[in-house]
Amino acid sequence: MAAVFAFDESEMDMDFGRSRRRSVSSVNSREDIWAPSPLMDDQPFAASEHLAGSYNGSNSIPIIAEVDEAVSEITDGVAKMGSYLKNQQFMPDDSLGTSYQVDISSDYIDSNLAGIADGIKRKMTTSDFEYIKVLGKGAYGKVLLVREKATGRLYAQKQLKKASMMVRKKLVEQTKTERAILESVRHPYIVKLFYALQDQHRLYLFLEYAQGGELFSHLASEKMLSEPVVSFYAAELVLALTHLHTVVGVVYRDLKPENCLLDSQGHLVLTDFGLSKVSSDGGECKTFLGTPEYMAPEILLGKPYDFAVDWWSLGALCYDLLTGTPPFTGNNYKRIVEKIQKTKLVLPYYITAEAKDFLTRLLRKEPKKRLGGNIPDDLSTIRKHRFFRRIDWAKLERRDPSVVPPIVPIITNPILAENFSDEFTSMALSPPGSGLEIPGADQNGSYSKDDTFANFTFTASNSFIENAMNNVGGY
Ligand SMILES: Nc1ncnc2c1ncn2[C@@H]1O[C@H](COP(=O)(O)OP(=O)(O)OP(=O)(O)O)[C@@H](O)[C@H]1O
Repeated sequence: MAAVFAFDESEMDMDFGRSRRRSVSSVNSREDIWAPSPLMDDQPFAASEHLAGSYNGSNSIPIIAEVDEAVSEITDGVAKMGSYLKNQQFMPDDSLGTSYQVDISSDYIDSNLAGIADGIKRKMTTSDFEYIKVLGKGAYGKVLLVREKATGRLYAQKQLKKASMMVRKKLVEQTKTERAILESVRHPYIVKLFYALQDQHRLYLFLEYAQGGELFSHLASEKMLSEPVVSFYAAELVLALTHLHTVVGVVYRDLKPENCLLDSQGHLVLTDFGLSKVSSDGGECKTFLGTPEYMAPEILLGKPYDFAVDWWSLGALCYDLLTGTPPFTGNNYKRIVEKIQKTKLVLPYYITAEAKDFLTRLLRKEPKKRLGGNIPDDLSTIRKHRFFRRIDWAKLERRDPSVVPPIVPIITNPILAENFSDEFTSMALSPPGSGLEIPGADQNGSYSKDDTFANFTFTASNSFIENAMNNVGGY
């Protein structure tokens, strides 16, 4: 095995009964994961990241982001949405090519000046936070539960190693783009970014702490979920995806149970916008860590794709939640890909006619025939589907307190992180050098002279953080 991934073997998949699935973009090249197939010959590998988009809206934060070459062939669907965005003046300026730019609006504080609302101007640094527990691990680093010393507020701090990212230049741009997407997205069912800091070795994203843990864990312990439960989380995902597609202009592309967290009340929090999804590009990797189980056939075929891929993934995710397994499985990547491309969908007898119809429409191999393949037209059809007959969309959309989620996490004390795997929460926060050190070398906030990560730093306004912490909007 000649693995050249930018993370340790020890950081790879762990066994939770259901094993976690890494995204396909964790793979170095198409050859790493595909045995030759006549169907796939000469097809470009399109496991690229999200289409760049822009967001404007009331907070006026346009993002001009790089569109990965591998998905530069934008299909009809995106073009259609593009014109929609253009009409709304949301369209990025294509002429800027690979540049990256975020305009900070009045809702955000320029640079990393925290406490400005209180008249105190100072730089936030990692030493403003204390480390409490490890919550989990991703491809490029760890996620820690941290507490802001001055306020006692809790955050999930995602750490990304700069060295891992520097191995591949494109990854740096992508990381910045992803950070910008997180910064601009404001939606009740999408994770919120509060701070982005850096020191010499790492980037740090301070995210909303999803106290309820992973939907993945609930699925793993229950094996499968009932239709009302699945339709509830699917509805919140419909709202999140609709926002990403129609307001932000982003194809999420990586929908799977592992990326669906729950907040303290049990509402869904869509997380992981691909920051830790791409491997270093050493070119020698023969190890496949990802799995395509939720990926649309057009992505796996290397075809240009659009927002419809997310609706396929929603279908695959709902199928998984309802039955305990994704719709197309196999012992290896090639087998799964073949099944996704060629095998007819088989629906178990015990799911309702409404669920069967919903899944069949989402899991159509031809994107144009897929429910969600024609947005924005399909969005109302999705909402009106009988699978969602119990959903009050207006209430769900405004996160009405009368809507009680079907899984209410048990939380006796948020700092105990009871809804996270012991595997992580019992880990000691080790001394420097052990790989899990508390950042200390650069606590004064000084960065390396290299300006690769210039403009990464970000601080949300105090009012936004406060509202979000109290669940009183700010979207
Ligand atoms: N905002 C958050 N709140 C609480 N826990 C989180 C949060 N974000 C991530 N985690 C925890 O940390 C784990 C790692 O998250 P991360 O987003 O880095 O990567 P991943 O999606 O699990 O892995 P990969 O990116 O390699 O697929 C998650 O599975 C989750 O348990």
